[in-house]
Amino acid sequence: MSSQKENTATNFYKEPGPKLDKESPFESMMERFRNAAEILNLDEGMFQYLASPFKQVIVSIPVVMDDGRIEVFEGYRVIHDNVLGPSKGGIRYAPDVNLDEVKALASWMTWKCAVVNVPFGGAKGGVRCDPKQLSMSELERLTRRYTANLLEVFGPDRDIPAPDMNTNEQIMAWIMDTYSMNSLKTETAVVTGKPIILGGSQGRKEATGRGVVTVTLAALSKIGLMPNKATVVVQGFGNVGSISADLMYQQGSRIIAVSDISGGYYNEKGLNIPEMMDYLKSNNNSLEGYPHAGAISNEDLLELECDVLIPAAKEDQISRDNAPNIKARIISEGANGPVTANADSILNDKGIMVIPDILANAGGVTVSYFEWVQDRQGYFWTEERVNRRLNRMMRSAFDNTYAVSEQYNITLRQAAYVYAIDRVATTLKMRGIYA
Ligand SMILES: NC(=O)C1=CN([C@@H]2O[C@H](COP(=O)(O)OP(=O)(O)OC[C@H]3O[C@@H](n4cnc5c(N)ncnc54)[C@H](OP(=O)(O)O)[C@@H]3O)[C@@H](O)[C@H]2O)C=CC1
Ligand SMILES: O=C(O)CCC(=O)C(=O)O
Repeated sequence: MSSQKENTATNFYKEPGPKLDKESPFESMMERFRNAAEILNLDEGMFQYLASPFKQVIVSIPVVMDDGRIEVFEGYRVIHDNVLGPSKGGIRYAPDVNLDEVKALASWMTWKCAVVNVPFGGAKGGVRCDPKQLSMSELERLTRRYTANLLEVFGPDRDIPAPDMNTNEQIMAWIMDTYSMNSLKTETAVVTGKPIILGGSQGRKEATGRGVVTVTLAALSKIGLMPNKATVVVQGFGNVGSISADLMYQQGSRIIAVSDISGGYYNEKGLNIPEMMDYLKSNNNSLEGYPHAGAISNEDLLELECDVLIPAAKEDQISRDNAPNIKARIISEGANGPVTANADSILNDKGIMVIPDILANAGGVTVSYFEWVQDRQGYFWTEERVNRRLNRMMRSAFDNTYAVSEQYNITLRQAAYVYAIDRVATTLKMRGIYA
């Protein structure tokens, strides 16, 4: 790596520049990428190569609805890069998902895999739909058609999807089955996050939250605070948020607020997270009506005084508008892109330690890598082995990032990008694609 002092930045890093008034996730990603490229003194060709996604596919997905109508949905799969290995990344179903968002998420996957040293490139997919309005059979037809339209993109050695927002084990099972039907053999390794009975890994469901907690504990020890003395706020109570909250609760932390789309739930004395998880299951996956907490809006929840804030819902939750009001000491980004680039310096000036998404939520892809390895070997590990290896890899990724941040005197986010981009660029040069 070259040092910041040697940097002879030219203005191509600055082009076209973020539109700071209203940032899109892709602009936020690019702003951080430019900044790290400048620190690394990356040359222009390499910069352009790594800035542009390798492949962007848009598919049209006709689905016969239960009432006989045909509805056509739009789906995306963006492969940002496959330098370190086959591309990897989740699929999200949401009414507002779009190509710009999927491009940002795909790039983040590239940097994330490099930060935790797993041999994958980055990809992401999405289908523009409201899964809450679809029946199970409509969801299955949509998923199978989306997969069929991407048969030439997916593959255990090419591009391997996984769950993300509003997708789950069942959807991964349908993807695996559709791909296998078309390959005339069972291909478990084409997708991760599958049910365990179909070749899924022990611990994958909990892996992202577990990874969030591993790096949060490492950060707490850096500021000299015991987990059982820490107060925690979690935005989002889905896969990542609920597991993060539960594991911090098990560490003895006081979880003072959590939220889902129905709103925020607050109790200064501490919420009973296991009870809330049971409530969620019994209440159609919603916290709505949970009786043992006061109400708080999702906006106010982010601004609560606490030691650890875990945004685990969606992008762009902390921007320059509310960043000045954030009072957490540590932000551990369970979600992808919850903080916009124009909030970074505000949070840094306030002395808040931000553990960036590409590090904090990398536990999911790490155990996805374990799942892919197990599927290819046909030999399955115990949960204890999965969790032990996950903790080791997350801890080592945190320590590497922390060391780079000290070496360059930069934030953890800048350090994670510098580490990741340097790794991908060095691999690219060695492969010679760049020659
Ligand atoms: N699953 C994984 O392995 C990984 C996920 N991530 C990222 O983590 C984030 C969450 O993903 P995941 O947990 O899988 O998704 P889920 O769909 O399981 O959960 C999302 C949660 O966020 C809530 N939510 C949605 N919008 C809002 C809002 N405006 N305010 C408050 N809460 C909201 C949802 O509420 P409701 O259920 O009521 O709609 C739900 O509780 C995403 O950014 C994803 O990309 C990152 C790495 C891996
Ligand atoms: O598990 C994976 O392969 C990817 C998970 C994911 O989409 C993410 O980390 O954002």
